[in-house]
Order: sequence, then C-alpha cells, then structure tokens
Amino acid sequence: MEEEKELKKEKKNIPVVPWMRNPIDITTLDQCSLDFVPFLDPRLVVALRNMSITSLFPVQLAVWQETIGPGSFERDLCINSPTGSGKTLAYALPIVQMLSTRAVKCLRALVVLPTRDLALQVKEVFSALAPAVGLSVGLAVGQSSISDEISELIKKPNIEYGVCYDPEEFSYELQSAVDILVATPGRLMDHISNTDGFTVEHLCYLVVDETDRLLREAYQSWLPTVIQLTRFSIDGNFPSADDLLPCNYGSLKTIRRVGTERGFKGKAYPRLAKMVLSATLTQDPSKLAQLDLHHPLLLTTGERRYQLPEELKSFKVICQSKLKPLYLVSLLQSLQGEKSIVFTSSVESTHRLCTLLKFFDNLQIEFKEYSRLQPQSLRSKTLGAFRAGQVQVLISSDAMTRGMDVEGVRNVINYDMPAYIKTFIHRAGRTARAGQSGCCFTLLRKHEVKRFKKLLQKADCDSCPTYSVSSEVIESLNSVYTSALEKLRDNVESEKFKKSKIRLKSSNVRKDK
Ligand SMILES: Nc1ncnc2c1ncn2[C@@H]1O[C@H](COP(=O)(O)OP(=O)(O)OP(=O)(O)O)[C@@H](O)[C@H]1O
Repeated sequence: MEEEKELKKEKKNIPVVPWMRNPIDITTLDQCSLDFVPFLDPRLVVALRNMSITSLFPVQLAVWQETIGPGSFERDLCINSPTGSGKTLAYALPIVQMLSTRAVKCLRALVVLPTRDLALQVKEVFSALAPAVGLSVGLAVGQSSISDEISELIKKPNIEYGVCYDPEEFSYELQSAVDILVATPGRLMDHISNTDGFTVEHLCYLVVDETDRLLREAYQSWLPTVIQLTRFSIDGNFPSADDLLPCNYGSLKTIRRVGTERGFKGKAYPRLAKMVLSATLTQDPSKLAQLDLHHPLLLTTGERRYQLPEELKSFKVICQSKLKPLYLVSLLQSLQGEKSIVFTSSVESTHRLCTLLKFFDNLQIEFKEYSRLQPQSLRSKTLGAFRAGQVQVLISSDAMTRGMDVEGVRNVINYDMPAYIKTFIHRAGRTARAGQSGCCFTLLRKHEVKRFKKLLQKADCDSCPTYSVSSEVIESLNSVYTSALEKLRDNVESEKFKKSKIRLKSSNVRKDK
C-alpha cells in the first residue's frame, strides 16, 4: 500500500519550486518545416539544409518561440526533454541567430558541458551553423594543449614590421577570436584565471547542458565565478563619467547596471540570458538556486518528470549470475552485428568483461572497451571507429551515458542493472534518437526483477517483456566459456604482478630522489 502511495505521488510529480508547476508542454507542438519557422535567417536555413535538417523538432520550435519569435529571451529557460529529442540545436540555433547581427567580435555565448567528448560534439553543431552568419566558435576542453587553445581563442594585434611603437602609448590589446565558446568547467576556469585577454565580461548567453550532472559537482566553482563576473561592471544605478572612461583607450567595455525596474530590481541589466537543459532536469530548489535564474520558464514534455524516447523498446533478459557473460554473448550474436553499446557498472567490470570476451574463440564480433580508465587519445580513437562502423559493439562504463550521439546505435545493453532511473534513461537514450527506433536490453538476476520493474515505473514504462536467449546456444558456449575464464584468471594475476612492479619501481625512484 505504502509503495503504491509513493508511486502515485511520484506519478503526479508536483515540483516543490512554484515556477515549475506551470510549464510549457512541448508535446503540444509538432515538427515545423524550416519554411514556416518565423524570422529564421535565410543563411541559417541553407546551413541547416546542409546538415540534412529540413524541419525543427518540437523542443527546437518551443525554444525558438521563447527566444526569437515572439518571445525574445525575456526569461531564462529550463528545458526538460527526452534523450535524442534535439536539445543541442534547440539552443544553438537561437543563439547563432541572435549573435548574427553583432557589430564587434567578443565572447558573447558560453556553453558548458561536463565532458570533453560532449563538448566536441556540441562544438560541431555550432561550427555547422555559425560561419554561415560570420561568427566563430571556440573550444576549451581539458587534455589538449592549452597554448594551442589560447592561440585559437585570443587574437593578438597586428604589429607592423619596421614600425617603432612607443610602449607608453601602445596598449597591447588582446581580443577574443571567438564569439561562442564551448567548454568544460575545469578548462574554462584555467582560462578565466590565467589566460591574458580572456574575459567573460561581455557574455550575453550562458548554456548549462546536462545541468543536473554539472550541478552535482562544484568544478572549481565555475558557475558562481561566471555569474559574478557578468554581474555589475559598476555600482549604483547609473554610470558616472569616470566609469565610462575606458582604462585602455579603445578597449571594449560592457556596462551592466543594477536594474531598478519591476522584475529587474537588484539584478544586472543587460542580463546574462541562461538556458539550462537535461533529459532528467533537477527539481531540487537548492541546486536550481545556484543558477540564479531570471523569471525562469520550464519547457517540458508531458506531465511526467522522466520520459523515455517514444520509439524505444525495453526488454529484460533473465539470467543466472554465473552465466551472465554467456547470456551477453548469446544476445550479441542474436543481434547480428547491429551497432550496440553494453553498459557495465564500473570501469573495472568494463575492463574485466572486455578481457573475458577477448578470450572467447570465434566470437566474430568487433568490440572495444571504452572507459575513463583509458587515455583520452585512445578513447577518441575508439569512438571514431565506432562512429565509422569499424567497431560494432562498445563495452562501456558510464563514460558514454550522457549526451553522446552516435548515429545508428540500434541497441543498448545494460549488462549490470542501473541503480537509478536517471542512469537508465541516459544509458537507454544512446539509442532511439531523433525519432529512430531502438532497443534496450537489461540483464537481470531473478531477485532484481521486482526492483527493476519499480525503477521503470518511474518513467511510466509498464511494458518490458522478457527476451528469451536460446538455452542451446548457452550450452554450446559452455566449454569456450570455461577456458576463457581460466585465461581471464591468469590475465588478472599477470596484470596484478605488472602493476605491483610499476608501483615498486616508482617508489624506488622516489626514495632515490
Ligand atoms: N531538426 C532535426 N532534424 C533532424 N535531425 C535532428 C534535428 N535536430 C537534431 N537532430 C539529430 O538528432 C540527434 C539527437 O540530437 P541531440 O544530440 O541534440 O539530442 P539531445 O536531446 O541533446 O539528447 P541527449 O539528452 O541524449 O543529450 C542528433 O543526431 C541530431 O543531429
């Protein structure tokens, strides 16, 4: 009884935050042909067509209406829309259109994402649009050379050879080389703290993608820093003449004053317009408060907090604990080489499973490991091969769960049952994207079935039939499995030995020092 009550409460999902209670329902909108999108710049229509986009998805149209026509970024937007529904273009398009009329180049839009791979993916979308209207896009992510990055982001003045400059007169003015920056929080903070000429002072737009993930960790306080740096450039209601005098002659200054009008009182004006997005947007008031939103408006899909893609089919595969790898192999064989991602619960189990599968003779499936344990260069290479179809199956830890968009992924397999509905949604959401169909299989031990059913109910998913794996295939694989397990054991021992040798060597080096 208690459980049912809980579920009913969750189903009703009445958010604590008042402004979340009257959202705009995206499901009331249809796709809209580019020919009928109001005020859309014809140059962007061409760019979109070059991206094979001929109409806007509902979430894109909803955001367009609130940002360009008829709304004009009057309110900050919180967008809760399923995986693969097209949230990236939903914010990229209006930002590019708004900036297309800018007169002076400086950093006006900042998009923050939790991982490097995601940032790269989002930068691609901006790069396909922005040049069409004369805008430049930059990338600031970890694990790439910071000096290369700085030379891409900051423009040095042209100094003519043979001309003698008076150092007292000549102000060495550095300018932004980009209008839009896609960044991860750590690298963003590096630039804010250390890069000459890098400033967020002129920002007009801030996008926080995968918001709930980004708000989970402080990431060197990037969010309060950006908010603070874009708050006021002067104190008081109106600038005094001194405030208006630029410190460097000719340097650009954005004056933000303290708003006094109704609705803007005490806030910086012109304000930094924000868009925050996720497929599992947080409703936690204390987390949302960190965003310092201005008259926020929620755009969401239907009444449910958690939504799975419409074209996703979920299946459970019930298996014995000891034979799980065999069920996986049998399932993969039945999928006949379709592009698939297998999710495990940790980087260690990803590695173990991959090593075990390597010892299966005649598997005839091209698979690769993809996890945070690996160096970025190897991960990028693997992802490239998966995108290109040279690898059919990725065995992944949760490094792939959020946001990654790989065309043609037909199946997601939860080798380990996810503990939370959010994890299930983000994992399953790597398939059935952009209206395509896809399947999600979850391997379960008998005692997990009930818990899994409850988990799915949170996303209103009542139908999750059992997918039967042929017991004959399982039996036929048994001997290969036994020998693979033995090889795995040997491999684990030798890896342990190698690691202890490396540890010993490095501690000896430290002692010698
Ligand atoms: N209007 C459109 N027409 C056709 N394809 C589109 C359109 N908009 C986006 N897409 C495609 O849909 C896919 C999913 O888009 P996107 O990655 O933005 O989804 P998302 O909502 O951000 O998903 P997630 O929550 O998983 O990050 C991409 O491959 C993108 O190219």
